[in-house]
Amino acid sequence: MSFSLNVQQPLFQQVCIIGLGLIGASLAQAIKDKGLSKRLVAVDKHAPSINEACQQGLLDAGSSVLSDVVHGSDLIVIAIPVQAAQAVFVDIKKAMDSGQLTSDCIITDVCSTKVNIVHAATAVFEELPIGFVPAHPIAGAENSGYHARRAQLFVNHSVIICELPTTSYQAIADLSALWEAVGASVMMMSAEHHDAILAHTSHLPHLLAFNLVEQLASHDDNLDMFRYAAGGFRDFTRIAASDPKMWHDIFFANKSAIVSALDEYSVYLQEMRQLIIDEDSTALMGILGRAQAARRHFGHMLASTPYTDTSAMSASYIITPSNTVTGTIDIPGDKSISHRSIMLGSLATGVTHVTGFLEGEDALATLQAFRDMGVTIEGPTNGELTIHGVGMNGLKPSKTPLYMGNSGTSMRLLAGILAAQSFDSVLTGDTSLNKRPMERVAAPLREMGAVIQSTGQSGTAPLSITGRDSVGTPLQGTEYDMPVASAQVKSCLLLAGLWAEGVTTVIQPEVSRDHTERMLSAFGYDVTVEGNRISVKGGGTLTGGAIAVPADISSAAFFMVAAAISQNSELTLTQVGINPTRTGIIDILKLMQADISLSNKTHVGGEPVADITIRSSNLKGIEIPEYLVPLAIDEFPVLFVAASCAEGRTVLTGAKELRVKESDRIAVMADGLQTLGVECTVTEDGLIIEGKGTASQEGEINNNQPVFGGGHITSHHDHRIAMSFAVASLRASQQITIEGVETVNTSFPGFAELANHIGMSIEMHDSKA
Ligand SMILES: O=C(O)C1=C[C@@H](OP(=O)(O)O)[C@@H](O)[C@H](O)C1
Ligand SMILES: C=C(OP(=O)(O)O)C(=O)O
Repeated sequence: MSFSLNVQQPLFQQVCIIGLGLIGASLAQAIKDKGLSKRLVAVDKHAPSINEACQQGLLDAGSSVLSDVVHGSDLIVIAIPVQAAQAVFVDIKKAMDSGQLTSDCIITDVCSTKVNIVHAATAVFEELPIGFVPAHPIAGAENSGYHARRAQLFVNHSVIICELPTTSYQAIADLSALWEAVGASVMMMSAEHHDAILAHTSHLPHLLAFNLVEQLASHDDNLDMFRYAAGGFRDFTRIAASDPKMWHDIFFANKSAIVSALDEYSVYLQEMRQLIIDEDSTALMGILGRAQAARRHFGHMLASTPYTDTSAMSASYIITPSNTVTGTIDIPGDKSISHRSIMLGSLATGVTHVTGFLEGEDALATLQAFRDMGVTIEGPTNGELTIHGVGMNGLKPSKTPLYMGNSGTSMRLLAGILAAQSFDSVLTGDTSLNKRPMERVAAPLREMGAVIQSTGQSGTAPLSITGRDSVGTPLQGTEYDMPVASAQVKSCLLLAGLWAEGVTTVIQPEVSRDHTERMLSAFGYDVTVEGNRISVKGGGTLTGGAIAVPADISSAAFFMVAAAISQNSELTLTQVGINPTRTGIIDILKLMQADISLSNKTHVGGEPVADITIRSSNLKGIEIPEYLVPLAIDEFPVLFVAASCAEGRTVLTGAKELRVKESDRIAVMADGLQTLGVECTVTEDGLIIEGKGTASQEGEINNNQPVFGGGHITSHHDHRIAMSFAVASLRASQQITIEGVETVNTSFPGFAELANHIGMSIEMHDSKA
């Protein structure tokens, strides 16, 4: 929410602020600056503050006695220490009884504890007034007093409003409007919940800060201690400069919640103490790593970045057309393999070192989930990770639902693993993931005896999984004939099969990516592959080791198409994974007569890799063979861009799966292509694209004519849509703007920088700025 000094319509006739300390005076200043009340009065025992506020024109009247100024107020804000509140309620009651105040006058406060405010009011009023609404702005500073006031103190801060059974709807609405007008966002919760939360998030940290400073100050050599105390001490204890009287009152006022927060803290502290004594490096790294990740993860969630709230999308690409790309580039690590390295590394015995890990949001969601289940994972640092495996039965229940962000692979593969664990779990995701079909894994898992519910609206997440301890029996092996060629469904069932009694066999209708099978073998687990029948026998173990993740061919695809459709271009993409279950993009581009060659073929971590060189090409429209669909499933958005630049029609069939990816990739791509002037027809299971490429003289590349116009495209929270239309700019006549490009980080952090490095012209804009 933005804050300006613009004067608004007054919301109140007269606001009376009791206490001109930091919060009271800041609120008074904000109300005055924004014209939110016709009159503003205040009560404070400190006469100089009242006099100065009146002289400066902040107040219309002020006094040390409530009855002098309160008459006619429709809002009273109590902004004094919590212990003094009861005496104020007595004065307010007198003013009501004498007719100075009406019975619906709003009475609120800004105190840091809420249950005792309710108790204080209850002790004074026989029946709580309908205008009584306890509230707490979560804003403050270590400076106190009238002179420290800042009208902007509440901007982008939260205010908790505690609704009581006696409070009128109008009082809540009017008070919320006031707080929102001064820049805050309002949340509702009960007084009890407020106190328990604040005990942990505010009162405990303040207590610890005071305590640490006291501890250092009481040392004989305290001068030296303070002289050499570096940034850590200063950062940690900044809040110990706060008002001691106020905190003294708060610690007593919220006594029971603070004592229980302190008890819990002592247990954690003792645990860390013991780990240091025992020199238990793995466990200590586990705690430190989890804490560091949690700190970042919470920041992420609270900032509502795409990892959580996709409605907060704000970044866009503004792309100026360019026509040539050249260079030799490294592409980030493979997403599918990165996910699996975390999963199998965590379940293995021993340590697994991963290199080339993709530090994109999807793979990081998997990593966070395993940290949440107690696995110690060091890194990632420059794509390197060290995973301290906990063994097949070492995962612990997560304290919170496991958050999978935008990642279908994380959710579906984890569903298989969690269905076999002893404990209950919940899997949830962002708005896009929570719309994607999950019964495709839940139903076959149920055939194995799993107790799993897709609790969303239509077979969708959140998934609630009951642990085997409650069910009482282990999973049973099964034979499952998959209706769709999905590597995620196959992998989910094979992973569940690791704990099942007997053999689990999955039969796939077409070949799909086989990274799970390969990596299980690399970890020493027997996997039987007979054509399209893949089986595992439950009860085995995994052994940790080294995993090198090759570059992701799905990310390389954007640059392969970029070079093919543009003029005078040549790109070499180094050491890209060319697992034959993933090379549909190469096969399809070759069928379209693209100039592609592979060199330096070798193996990385059990996966074949090669340098891929691709040059400007006169592409031809084709009918895409259906058997190639699962082998290029993620590459169709950018292949549609290639098809638009080809000579003649391209027809895709048998690709219904594209409708249930991060977006409906058939509909969304067709919309975008039409916006940019390409003719295409949507079919139930594919797309027909009328390519705009033109025939050329023998051997001549004719890629300098624009195919696309300019325009605005939205990503629909889908990374591959955003990157595909960025590639289209190489044949566009005008600027293309793509909204919602934060999502690119799910699979390809650094995409725009790399694209610019080879000659494209992408400017990143943050519309929040
Ligand atoms: O197993 C995997 O890592 C993936 C499988 C594919 O999904 P489906 O199995 O649903 O086709 C693919 O689209 C996804 O990006 C990654
Ligand atoms: C479909 C994709 O991923 P996921 O299913 O893991 O969200 C993708 O990356 O294109």
